[in-house]
Amino acid sequence: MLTVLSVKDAKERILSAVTAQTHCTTVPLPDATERVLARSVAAQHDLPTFPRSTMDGYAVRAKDTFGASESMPALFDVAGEVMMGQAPPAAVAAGQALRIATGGMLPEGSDAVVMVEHTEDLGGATLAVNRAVAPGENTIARGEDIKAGETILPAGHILRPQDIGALAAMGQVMIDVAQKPRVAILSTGDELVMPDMEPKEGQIRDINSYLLSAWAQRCGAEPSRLGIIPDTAEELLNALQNTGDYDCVILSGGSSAGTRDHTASCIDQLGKPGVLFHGVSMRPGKPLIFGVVDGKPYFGLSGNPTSAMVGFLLFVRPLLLQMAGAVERNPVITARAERNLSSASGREDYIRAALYEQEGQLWARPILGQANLISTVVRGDALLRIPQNSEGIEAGDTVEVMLI
Ligand SMILES: Nc1nc2c(c(=O)[nH]1)N[C@H]1C(S)=C(S)[C@@H](COP(=O)(O)OP(=O)(O)OC[C@H]3O[C@@H](n4cnc5c(N)ncnc54)[C@H](O)[C@@H]3O)O[C@H]1N2
Ligand code: MOO
Repeated sequence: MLTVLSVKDAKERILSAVTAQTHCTTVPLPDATERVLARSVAAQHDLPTFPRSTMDGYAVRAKDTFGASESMPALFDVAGEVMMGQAPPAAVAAGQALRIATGGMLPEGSDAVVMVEHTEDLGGATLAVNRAVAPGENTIARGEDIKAGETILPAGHILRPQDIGALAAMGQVMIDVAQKPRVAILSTGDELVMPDMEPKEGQIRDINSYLLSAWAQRCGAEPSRLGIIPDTAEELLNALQNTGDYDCVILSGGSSAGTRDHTASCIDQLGKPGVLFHGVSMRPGKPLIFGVVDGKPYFGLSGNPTSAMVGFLLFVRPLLLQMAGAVERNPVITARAERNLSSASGREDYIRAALYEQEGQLWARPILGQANLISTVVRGDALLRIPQNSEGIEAGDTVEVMLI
């Protein structure tokens, strides 16, 4: 029987039915990109560990430049040069300057850098400075970037390229990350053949297991495509019984109410509690099945590729992230709808849309087409959400969009 839930309720039931996996593994820093951090990382030292110049010029005591101007330059003795990657050769005393490059270590005694453009070399180690600098100007203080002991990245954070850079700066070369959830992906349907086959009349190539495993990879999971299962209950049950090594199972096709659709009954036959709900009031992807057997989640997504993808993004992705202990970063992005769109009240719609910018505004141009058409998501950049209680939107309305 089809018990239809709202998108919100369905997501809540899914997330509360499965507990997070806390297994952790240690990987070399370059392999940690897009992985979920298992433990928070605190800075073991200040960054930078020494004060640095941010300009090419001369390290000075700021107060020695006060009042300096083009017509009344301040004169300095150039007492040497700070070499890159080396400690300064000397401290800066009153009336002295040390030549320094961007990134060079600020000498003791100095607290500012005068840009070379604002100086004139008068020869004989004498320098004219024709602009005053304030204390701290053109420098970075020790610890200004990151302070020792500060939490740089919290547990559950999905590591982005910039995070990898920060970890490198801290000398963290081995990173504790959550183990990737292992996801079994199966396509069901007598009409399906592998992508490397030439389909005969009435046959089509399997899109979903490739589409879904690519998305699973993007969510930090480890997908395995277990192939195409014919539309018989025996073969489906047999295939499901062979998914013991996986943390999550995703099926597509065979989820609607048709007589040949066996997904729900096979999940129930696997064990308890079995199917928790069948159907979500949304379009596309309404005939979505979710079940749990011995703590392991099972999804039966619609066969239509776009519906399968929407079901994955709304329900499977948050669960996979939760299983890895990840904190989902889901900033709501809004855009203005280019045209009117109708929807049935009581149902949440996800319309494929192309985004473009016009006069500083983000606009969403709906891409209309059946959920079976893969081109709608290929040409689209986002899914435009029409909320459950809405009967549609009007051109110019601000709507939520999910980037795809
Ligand atoms: N009489 C009714 N018919 C249908 C209803 C309904 O309420 N009453 N719902 C429609 C909706 S909505 C959807 S969505 C589909 C759901 O169907 P299934 O999830 O059972 O999937 P299939 O029937 O197996 O396939 C639907 C469609 O997608 C193609 N497909 C399936 N798997 C793949 C794959 N791996 N790669 C590419 N394409 C795939 C399949 O060939 C069908 O064209 O039911 C509607 N019908
Ligand atoms: O609701 Mo079905 O999932 O695509 O058309």
